Amino acid sequence: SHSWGYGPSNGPDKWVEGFPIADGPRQSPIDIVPGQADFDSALQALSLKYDAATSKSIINNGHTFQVDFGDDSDSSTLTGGPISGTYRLRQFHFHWGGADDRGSEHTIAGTKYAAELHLVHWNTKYPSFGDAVSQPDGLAVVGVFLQIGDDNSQLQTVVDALDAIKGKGQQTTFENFDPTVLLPGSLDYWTYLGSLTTPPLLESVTWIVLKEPISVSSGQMTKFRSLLFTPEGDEPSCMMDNYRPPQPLKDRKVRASFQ
Ligand SMILES: NS(=O)(=O)c1c(F)cccc1F
Ligand SMILES: [Zn+2]
Repeated sequence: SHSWGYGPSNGPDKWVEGFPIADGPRQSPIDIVPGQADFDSALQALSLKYDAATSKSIINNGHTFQVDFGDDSDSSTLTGGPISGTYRLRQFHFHWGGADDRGSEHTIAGTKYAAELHLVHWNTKYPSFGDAVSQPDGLAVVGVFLQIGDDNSQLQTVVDALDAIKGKGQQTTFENFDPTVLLPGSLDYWTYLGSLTTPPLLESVTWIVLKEPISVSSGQMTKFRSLLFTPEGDEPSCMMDNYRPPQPLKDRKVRASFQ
């Protein structure tokens, strides 16, 4: 059975065949319409406290590239915001387009950004990420939009590591990286209850989407697109357009932490 991907025969419109929850009540991403979001004064400020020593490796998993973190202690955590308790940073990864006019998963009143960063955290009320990922309050993902502009010098260390993980399954060490440097100046956010945006599409994510984008240059995006969906040695397929389009809001409200 061919596995899921982003092509015409295995892409987002086909995922429901193997993962019926694709048509579920709390799927992600969504189109966020600022005028329809409710300001909630009870929403707390986000508290993101990361320890660079927890970054371990960077891997091409055939769908994206991700930086994995050691999560056997509360060294890198998310607290505050819409969540209660403590969530631990597990990994971050990106979604991007084949051109600068598309690539983000969430959209803002129909506007697509060139890419979207996801910082994935799991609820420490559960024993592990693997347990949390199937719970309705199991994960909290912080989404950050990447807008085409100046080179992002903070992102360059990540971009420079991509040459070593060109093919699916390749990984290399990636230590002493604090993802705080990838955050914008403002931590204003929208939040709603959703899902993983890739199979198994589990409805376990509290989404926290930052209003302020960070910059990325066109040249840096070109390097993202030089990665391969395929293993070295296979017919090469460039890694791009690895985003799921917005899904129906259904019976959900989006809240804003700002007015
Ligand atoms: N895209 S996403 O952030 O929803 C996501 C996760 F949270 C966890 C695993 C894979 C994945 F893709
Ligand atoms: Zn993602």
